[in-house]
Amino acid sequence: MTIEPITAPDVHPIQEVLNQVHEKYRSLNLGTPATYIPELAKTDPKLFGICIVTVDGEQFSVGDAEQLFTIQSISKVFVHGLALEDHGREQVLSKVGVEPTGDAFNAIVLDEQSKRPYNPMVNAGAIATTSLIKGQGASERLNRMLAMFERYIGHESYIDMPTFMSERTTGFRNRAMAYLMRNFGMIDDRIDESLDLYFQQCSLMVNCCDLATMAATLANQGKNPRTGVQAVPSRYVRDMLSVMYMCGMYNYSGEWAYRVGLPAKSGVSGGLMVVVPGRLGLGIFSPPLDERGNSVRGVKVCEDLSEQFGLHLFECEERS
Ligand SMILES: NC(=O)CC[C@H](N)C(=O)O
Repeated sequence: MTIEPITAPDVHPIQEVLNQVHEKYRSLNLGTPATYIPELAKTDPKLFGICIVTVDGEQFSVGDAEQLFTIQSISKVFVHGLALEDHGREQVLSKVGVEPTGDAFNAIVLDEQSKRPYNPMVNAGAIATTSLIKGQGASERLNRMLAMFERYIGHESYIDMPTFMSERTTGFRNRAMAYLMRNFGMIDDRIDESLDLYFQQCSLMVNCCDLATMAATLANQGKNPRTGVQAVPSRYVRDMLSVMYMCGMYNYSGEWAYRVGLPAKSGVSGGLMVVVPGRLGLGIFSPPLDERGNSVRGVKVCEDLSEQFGLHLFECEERS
């Protein structure tokens, strides 16, 4: 009888990298989960998942990759896409600017001259793009929004009622911004309906593999690489990615662009989504946030991966 030597099964190089970074940052215990939305304060700070989906549709994950959480601000990217699809580039630009702000995501501030919110990635701008979603009444608009998310995710998702109600009853700042924008004609009269839609989009449940698939769809010119469905017309992907690149990480966006050099969007529940155009999408979930509202482990993992693999968009190969 011959005994076969026991050899480790081949681990895909991407899987190996994910395992390594997960192990490296798992014990990093900095930051705290958001508490201003009562429902978010209940999350477990130890949860940590990472997922990569390539433009060929391959998926790799590590840690709590199945854990569901509310998408929060990451939804803003996709609703911006829907507003572009519904109204076109110039019409959207007339209501929401594309200038980065050095202010916090929930700052009550509009552009002094144009009275537009600064960009679609801060709360005021996101409420304005949400108000642009077409449809007859609240349920048609909500259904159009959910159908849009389903194209990116590749399956149905649902809205977490406790989080939605939590935001709906405590989101006075967002309500104040909406009324201010109504005053300047930046949003229409459906103020409460649009605010509900905004709170609902933020409460959509995803896991980090859903985020990676959504990011991979943007990396793949708007076509979901796992289902083959065109989630958004490809001509709008560049608009979505440029705004993400300049404004996606709140008031850390400049330093993020400088250090990591990739379009990304974070959310207060601890999600982070990164697009490597033409190559892959990355989704991370880790609830503890830094003082600007970005996931501490999420930022570390991305800085590490970008450096290790030269992912920065402006990285130049050394000429030999
Ligand atoms: N940064 C975020 O994720 C903010 C979204 C959150 N729902 C809010 O409106 O405050």
